Amino acid sequence: MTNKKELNTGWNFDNSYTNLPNSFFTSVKPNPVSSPKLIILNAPLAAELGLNIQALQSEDGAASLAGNQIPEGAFPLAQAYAGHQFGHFTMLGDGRAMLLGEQITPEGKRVDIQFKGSGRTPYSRGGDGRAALGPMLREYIISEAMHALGIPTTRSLAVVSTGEQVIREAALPGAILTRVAASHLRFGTFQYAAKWGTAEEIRSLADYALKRHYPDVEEDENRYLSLLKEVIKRHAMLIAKWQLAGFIHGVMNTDNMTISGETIDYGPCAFMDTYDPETVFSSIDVQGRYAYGNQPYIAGWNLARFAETLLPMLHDDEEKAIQLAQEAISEFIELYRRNWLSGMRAKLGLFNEEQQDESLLENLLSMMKEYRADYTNTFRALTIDNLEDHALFKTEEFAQWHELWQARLGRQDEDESSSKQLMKSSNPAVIPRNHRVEEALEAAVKQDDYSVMERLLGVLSNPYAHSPEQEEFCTLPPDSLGPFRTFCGT
Ligand SMILES: Nc1ncnc2c1ncn2[C@@H]1O[C@H](COP(=O)(O)OP(=O)(O)OP(=O)(O)O)[C@@H](O)[C@H]1O
Ligand SMILES: [Mg+2]
Repeated sequence: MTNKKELNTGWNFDNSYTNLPNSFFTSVKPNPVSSPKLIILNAPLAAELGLNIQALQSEDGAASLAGNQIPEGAFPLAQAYAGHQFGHFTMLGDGRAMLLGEQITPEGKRVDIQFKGSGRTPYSRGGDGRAALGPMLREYIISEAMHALGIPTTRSLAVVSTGEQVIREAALPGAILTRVAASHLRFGTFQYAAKWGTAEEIRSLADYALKRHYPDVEEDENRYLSLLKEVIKRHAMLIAKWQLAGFIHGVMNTDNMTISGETIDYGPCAFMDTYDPETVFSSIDVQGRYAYGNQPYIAGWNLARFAETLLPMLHDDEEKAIQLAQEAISEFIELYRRNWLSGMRAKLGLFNEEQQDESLLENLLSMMKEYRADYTNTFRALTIDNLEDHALFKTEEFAQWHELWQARLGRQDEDESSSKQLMKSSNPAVIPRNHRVEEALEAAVKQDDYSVMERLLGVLSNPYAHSPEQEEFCTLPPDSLGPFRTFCGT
């Protein structure tokens, strides 16, 4: 059903993904819901996309964001993909997500518009195709906070509640998230093609990815090797940004890694409070595979799985192909480490490089671990010169470190105020702390009170402001809450 006459929402679709071989997707229809209600609309993002905010806020707008009305030009489809989940390979695919189409923005950018929670698809396996309101709001809050922090990510355009319940451990209100992404190509999309597709199919997928995300290397002599190297580079940047911000993804399965280098799938993710590389946020991750400190190595492992899918295209000679892939993969950790170091220098106000910087950083981190210091607040305290709050700052060890740091700052040409400026723009005052996110979700889902979430979104939208109203969002979770708690299911 189309309703363009009544509702001029501004969708401007051009669906290139449908040009791929049929095996990559199945055409589907969102399953209409009983009473869609717009819960939140991301007005600045809507404007960027060229959408009509008022139209989306209308009753018909909510219906269209629930999939009850399909906008003209849309071509809803579920994407096929596979993936290594906790190390085990399996066939997956959009089981509760649907790609509505690719929006061409007024600036000529192409982005995917996808529903999450819009009903069953041929890839749903045993699942109900639905999502609960709490987790969709969680994805909205954290993905938008990531964007404001400057970390590449899928975005959240809107959440509508469906008026229907989804059954998890309990009955929960249902919702649909509209997600915006550079694309939804995953490492798992390539794994699917490599496992079950023809040589031609995997090649067409790789060519598509090159055209869409890496046009600068499309003409390279060995363009598939260039594709691999570019994806490696993007992830060396992405994972460094995660580590620098203290973000823990929680489920770094290969189906949750994008070819574009954007963060995707805000399931059991959270930001670390106390600095401890062993921090894990997913209750099902009993072995700590996806712990904070493991993330760079897991990214490397996932990249190797991606590289394997390209092997036949890297070189006619299999051994030579493996050698090329291994060389590329072996550079990942080094690239990552360089990005991380340069980010860490910025967090300490350092513009240039010195050999001993690495030990200066490592010493600080090991003291933070020993004294159970909060990751974000420690760097914030150094930034705003407020070294009173934590036991760490009262130790002799820290005093010695501080002296070394001050001396190091003195050995650069830039003055103190430039260093402070660099620190302010590198150390966020606020991050979406899990207890604050949970508090906002609880008020929203249980009391229908969205004011807590609105305030949280407000401070998170400008994390480097270091403004007085952000102060209260820097507090740590009460001990009684334990390290991680979520009430809202998936
Ligand atoms: N309620 C559900 N019904 C059907 N399929 C589901 C459901 N929940 C998850 N899946 C599917 O299970 C697989 C793994 O789930 P995972 O939690 O990684 O994905 P997700 O959170 O639904 O989505 P995404 O990665 O798109 O953000 C995916 O193929 C997903 O589509
Ligand atoms: Mg997923």
